[in-house]
Amino acid sequence: MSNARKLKGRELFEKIGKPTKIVAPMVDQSELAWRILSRKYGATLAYTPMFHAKLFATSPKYRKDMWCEMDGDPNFDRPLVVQFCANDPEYLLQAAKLVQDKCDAVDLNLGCPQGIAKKGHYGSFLMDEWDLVHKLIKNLHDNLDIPVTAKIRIFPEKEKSLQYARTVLDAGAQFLTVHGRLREQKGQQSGLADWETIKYLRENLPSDTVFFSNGNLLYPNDISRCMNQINCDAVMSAEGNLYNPGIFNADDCQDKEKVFPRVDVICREYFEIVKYHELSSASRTAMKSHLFKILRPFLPNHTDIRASLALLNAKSSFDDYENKVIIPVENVVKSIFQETDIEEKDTVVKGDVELWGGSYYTVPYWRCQPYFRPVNGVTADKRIVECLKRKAEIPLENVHEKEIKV
Ligand SMILES: Cc1cc2nc3c(=O)[nH]c(=O)nc-3n(C[C@H](O)[C@H](O)[C@H](O)COP(=O)(O)O)c2cc1C
Repeated sequence: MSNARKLKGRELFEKIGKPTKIVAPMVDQSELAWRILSRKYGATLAYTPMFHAKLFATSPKYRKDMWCEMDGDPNFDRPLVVQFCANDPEYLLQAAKLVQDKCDAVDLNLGCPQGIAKKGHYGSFLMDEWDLVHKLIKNLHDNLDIPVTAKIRIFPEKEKSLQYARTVLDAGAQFLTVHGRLREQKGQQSGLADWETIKYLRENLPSDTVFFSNGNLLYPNDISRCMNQINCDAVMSAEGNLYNPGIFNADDCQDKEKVFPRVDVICREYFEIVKYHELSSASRTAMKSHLFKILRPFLPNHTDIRASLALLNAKSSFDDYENKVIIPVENVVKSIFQETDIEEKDTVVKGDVELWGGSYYTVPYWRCQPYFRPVNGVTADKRIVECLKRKAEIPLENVHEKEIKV
């Protein structure tokens, strides 16, 4: 197909329904079953996990583990962007051609900061090789039937981040996702995403750029806060979505069943989706990890179920998952809801507006909710305050106690 007939970013964005809420690419976590569940709860676009382009192009076994004929099905898995990591333009093109009929665009991962990406020479480790980045994208832009897109991290310098984003767009990327963290911000050092730099890029790139913002979404109403602040076309969520698929239900912020759904309901719905899409071995493999995340607030209160889940693995039968985890969770929550004071207990309390512009919520442990990852032993809420303190150059001890409580 010639480039003249290929959809440009804005046309593609409109064709797929102008999605504003995107499930991020997540290795072993944004597979078919999870995308189906997330769409049910309000996601309007989803990315596959990152696939290794060379392995995808050359190893039938790898491909079978990652991708099945149900992936990208027009009836239940679109719109869909398939993401690859790569450092060789030809392997990337070969891999992309294998999926171009089953998705709406192919994305290049330029953000992965893990050791494996350093060793494999891909992801954020291409941030120092702009020529190669350009070639990888351009080759897809010139030779693939469908558009190419890219997901980047930022540099410490705003101006350099802007030049980098321009390189990516000049090469032919039709959507640009900006994850507002540096390459060094990973694991314990993740810290906060920098919305200011994301906004700077948005303001200084051509106004018709289809631009997605990624990072710092904890609650559904952070979505509108982010869209208003950055003026992006859409927001992308990874961890927020994993711990609470209800995060995308931003239009129903008043309905706690949608915004903070019950863990028993989500576990059952998700489990039935995995069972129904048995062909997807990626979905099967990811199930244990998803259940641990959905149940994160719940399991410390029911350690017997935690122990049972810990003993299961990808080869355990569906019956085992159902009898040892899904049904016991349902039974516990059912008995909680038979308590006489349940109405009082089952309330979600919104905290005051914090320094960072949003509020924390107190959510009962039987409902899905965000997880605040500790950084060097400090939880995210305190981290936010510390970060703001540094910016404002006022001593931490002056921070009011209420401001650092979840
Ligand atoms: C479990 C997990 C797997 C991830 N895998 C990928 C991936 O395959 N490709 C990618 O570009 N980013 C990946 N990321 C990064 C996310 O897409 C996202 O950029 C990052 O988590 C920041 O978003 P968040 O603040 O909403 O979590 C992953 C993140 C998580 C938590």
